[in-house]
Amino acid sequence: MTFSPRDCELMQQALDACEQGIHHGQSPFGALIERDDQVLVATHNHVRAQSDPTAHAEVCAIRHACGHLNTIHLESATIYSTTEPCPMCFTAIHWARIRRIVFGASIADAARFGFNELPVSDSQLKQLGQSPVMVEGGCLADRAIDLFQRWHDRGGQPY
Ligand SMILES: Nc1nc2[nH]cnc2c(=O)[nH]1
Repeated sequence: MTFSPRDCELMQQALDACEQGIHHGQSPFGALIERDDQVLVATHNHVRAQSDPTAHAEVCAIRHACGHLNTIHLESATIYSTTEPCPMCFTAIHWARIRRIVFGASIADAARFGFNELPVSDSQLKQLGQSPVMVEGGCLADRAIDLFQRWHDRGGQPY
């Protein structure tokens, strides 16, 4: 799959948010939501910071964007996830009616670093649920995997 320069720029911002999270002792996941050429939010996983197993980067991004805009739907938005959204996050994306998912590393990559992932890909979920969301994977994946490695090398604990 090929990605536009804008996709790569926004994914890099999601990777920067991920890196900030790692710097603050969080797990190596970042997400950014864009709509109408505007970045609504760029954030990282807060599972450990908030002692909340559902505080994945994508869920945090959706909560922030919807809260800020006082809405429950983000119809024309794209979410950039440094790692493929897990089934919980895919479902949250569905509920938020986000139009498109762009991700970097895969769920299988996160599992290789010890995360207790359900081995179900977003394309499988899309097919199973007949979801209209567009799913495009592999954007700057090598950089996302690099961040997993750096997090691992500084003693990161998967969950
Ligand atoms: N995509 C994604 N996968 C995860 N697996 C564990 N935490 C996360 C997260 O925040 N985002």
